[in-house]
Amino acid sequence: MRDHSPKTRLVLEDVAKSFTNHLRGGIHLPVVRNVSFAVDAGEVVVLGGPSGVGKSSILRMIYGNYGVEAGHILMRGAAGDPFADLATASPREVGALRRTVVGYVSQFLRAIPRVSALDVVAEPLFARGVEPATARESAAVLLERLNLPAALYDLPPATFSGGEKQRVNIARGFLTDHPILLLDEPTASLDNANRDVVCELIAEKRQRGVAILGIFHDEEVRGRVASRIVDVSGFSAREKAA
Ligand SMILES: Nc1ncnc2c1ncn2[C@@H]1O[C@H](COP(=O)(O)OP(=O)(O)OP(=O)(O)O)[C@@H](O)[C@H]1O
Repeated sequence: MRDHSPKTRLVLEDVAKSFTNHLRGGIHLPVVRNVSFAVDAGEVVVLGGPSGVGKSSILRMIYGNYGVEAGHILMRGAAGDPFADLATASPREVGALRRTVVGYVSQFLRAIPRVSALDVVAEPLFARGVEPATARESAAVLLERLNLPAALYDLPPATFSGGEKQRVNIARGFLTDHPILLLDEPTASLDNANRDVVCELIAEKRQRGVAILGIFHDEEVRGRVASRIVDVSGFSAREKAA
């Protein structure tokens, strides 16, 4: 392992990913290789590059949704902690890292039937043993900041609009205090007012020393939140068109 600053929370070392399509005669689709960068506490690193270059795949590997083909994904919650390598972690270790070290706001909310919006948001706090009334109160404060009408709190989000679902998803991801936070286009279906709220929430996390890695297609949002941009084109494993 290379040397890292005490502030470093997330390190990718020579990470590679390709997909094999077993339904189409085992076609091999290389996506990225030699992906190497680090994210420090208090930084917002934005993944850049054209559509299909592998930005979401990188986030999914870091969260353990996609297997890591080669290299290391090192993460730790605080300066003195040893790094855990997600690339070789067991499912149980991945579960523990997700509870305490790395949070993820995906593009789409996976709504659970019959569970109210308030409980969907509060659930990560329930899982940490926070008293239900206190967890729901914190969830309501965040939903109110995100302008979700109070009339919707007790309804399951399945029938909500795209922007309403996204705000429930953001509230769920931002409610906990994970030291590393992954954001996959959190502002994609939001209006200007709510985009501003998300930018503020990101700035607050950053101030508290969270290491943030995100994808933002919206140039304005990217300009407001990014402390650094990592261009994923530099790690593309595909042949360039002549
Ligand atoms: N589960 C999968 N199975 C097969 N191929 C996949 C899978 N996930 C991603 N890919 C392929 O990997 C490539 C990179 O996809 P990815 O979603 O990471 O790109 P991206 O840079 O995030 O794109 P966008 O900006 O359009 O969201 C694409 O060619 C995609 O088709």
